[in-house]
Amino acid sequence: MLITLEGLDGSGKTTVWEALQDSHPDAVYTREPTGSWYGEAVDRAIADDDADPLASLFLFTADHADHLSRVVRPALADGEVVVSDRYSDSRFAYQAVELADTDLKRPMDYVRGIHEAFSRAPDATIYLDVDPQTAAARSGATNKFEQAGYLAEVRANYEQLLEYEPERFVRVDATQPPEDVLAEVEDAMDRILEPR
Ligand SMILES: Nc1ncnc2c1ncn2[C@@H]1O[C@H](COP(=O)(O)OP(=O)(O)OP(=O)(O)O)[C@@H](O)[C@H]1O
Ligand SMILES: Cc1cn([C@H]2C[C@H](O)[C@@H](COP(=O)(O)O)O2)c(=O)[nH]c1=O
Repeated sequence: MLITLEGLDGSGKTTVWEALQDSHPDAVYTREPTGSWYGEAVDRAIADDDADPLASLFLFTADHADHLSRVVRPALADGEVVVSDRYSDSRFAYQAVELADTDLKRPMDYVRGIHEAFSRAPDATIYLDVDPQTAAARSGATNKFEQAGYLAEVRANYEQLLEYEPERFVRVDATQPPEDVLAEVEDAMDRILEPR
């Protein structure tokens, strides 16, 4: 079972992901970008305001391919529950905004199409929903993604993803106090992990 946490920068994914490690210690906890050298390349792309959008997409996607083969697929093959702080939806939502100024006609469809060929879709995704202003303030607005204007476009893309696959997503209001957000996420985890 693959469960992902998604949302804008500062929505509280990492806070929740860390708390879940206490309440669900048996799961495998992982994240994207990863700590591998592919992830380090991604960090450089994030820090570069002039990074080419298509080159960035492929760096993020290379990191995902390595994450899949090295961590996610082996854990799933062992019957583990995997909880990932960000996963493919982050690319669909964020890189589609970066690619909007290129010649690509439908950037999000393009990014989803690349993943279809090789990726493993999440079984469930907990979406921490927060407005772009709160997200930018919480994240510190330290890079090109953590800006309210950019995050407004990212949020619109997440909304589209929720519309495409309402059965996969669980929306949680992440403007609530951390303990209330966590309680809702715990409830969602219990429902997701309930024997079918
Ligand atoms: N529900 C909440 N209410 C208020 N502040 C919160 C809440 N959840 C997290 N925070 C705070 O917001 C900041 C960002 O939280 P966190 O790192 O968990 O977000 P994130 O979604 O993982 O961000 P990023 O994607 O940028 O890594 C932290 O200072 C954290 O303590
Ligand atoms: C996986 C992934 C991430 N991003 C963006 C989102 C954040 O601004 C940064 C780093 O993520 P973190 O959770 O703050 O550590 O990268 C992205 O644009 N595309 C992706 O696929």
